[in-house]
Amino acid sequence: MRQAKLWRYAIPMESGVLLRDRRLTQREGLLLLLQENRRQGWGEIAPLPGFSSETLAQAQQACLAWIADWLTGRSPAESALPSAAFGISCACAELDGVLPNAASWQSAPLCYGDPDALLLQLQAQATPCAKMKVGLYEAARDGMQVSLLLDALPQLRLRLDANRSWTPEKARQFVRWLTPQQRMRIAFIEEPCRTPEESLRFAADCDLRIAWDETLREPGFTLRTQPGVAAVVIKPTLTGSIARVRQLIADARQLGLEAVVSSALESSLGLTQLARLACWLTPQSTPGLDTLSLMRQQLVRRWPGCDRPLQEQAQWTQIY
Ligand SMILES: O=C(O)CCC(=O)C1=CC=C[C@@H](O)[C@@H]1C(=O)O
Ligand SMILES: [Mg+2]
Repeated sequence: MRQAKLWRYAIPMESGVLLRDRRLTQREGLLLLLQENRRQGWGEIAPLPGFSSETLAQAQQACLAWIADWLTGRSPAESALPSAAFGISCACAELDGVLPNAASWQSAPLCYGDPDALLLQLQAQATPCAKMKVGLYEAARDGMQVSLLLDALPQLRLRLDANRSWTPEKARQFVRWLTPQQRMRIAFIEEPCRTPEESLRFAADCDLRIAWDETLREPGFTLRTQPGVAAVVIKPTLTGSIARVRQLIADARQLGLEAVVSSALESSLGLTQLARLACWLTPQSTPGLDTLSLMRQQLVRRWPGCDRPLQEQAQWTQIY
């Protein structure tokens, strides 16, 4: 017999988490539990404000419609809403035992802010690959910081993420601080400029590799080889079902692009599932999942080594 439950959760964020200029005080989403013949599967549906095109209310409606259909014994079609499709597919994959338990727990540490603290942290962890946000401050300050960091840590390779914030001139100002050897240790810069065309020109002019994230979700965009593009950063909550993510990864591979599984600020439940997905589908690539420290609590499952408390079930609101 099939059974389903759906709850709404809200997790308080650490103060000062900014998402595209808006302050995120809590992360909200849905938890789906499917049960059949003593097996069960969990899924998290959490559209990310400012990034997802659907709202949480729309995702909730889509989940309720899917549940009603599933309970009648059918295999309902995938939701057209990426967050709903992804969370539902995780619950189904756990129920059917197709999402392996082995996980990529080593993700690329995400660095913002204080360069001294960052240096100590990366030294202590002997990290081979870290991700640093750029474009939030002066391009020259970013350039200087990246250069200092690469000099201080000779084994380090950096992924940078500008989130489309640089003008071509600012991007070039940044690069002036880096020697040709240092440029080679930048694995890629995610979305350096305001448009994909500017980013491609920047990559060609400065001999740097770039990666697509936002561009992947632009209407009409199709994956193809483009000079200077080395990787695609895939956020499953913004992309769709596991099947869709799997296809995107296969397409990227075929074109010789690295596929990096990345967080859309899911709770510890979603993040542990992403770590399993990454180990299964992109075993050669370090995933970008270092976002749990932005949250004050974990949900349903713990991330190994994270001592934040699990949120009590009494704090969830049951919807179904
Ligand atoms: O990709 C990673 O390493 C972590 C995820 C990450 O950087 C982001 C997740 C969600 C929203 C953004 O603030 C941010 C990004 O800009 O990609
Ligand atoms: Mg980004």
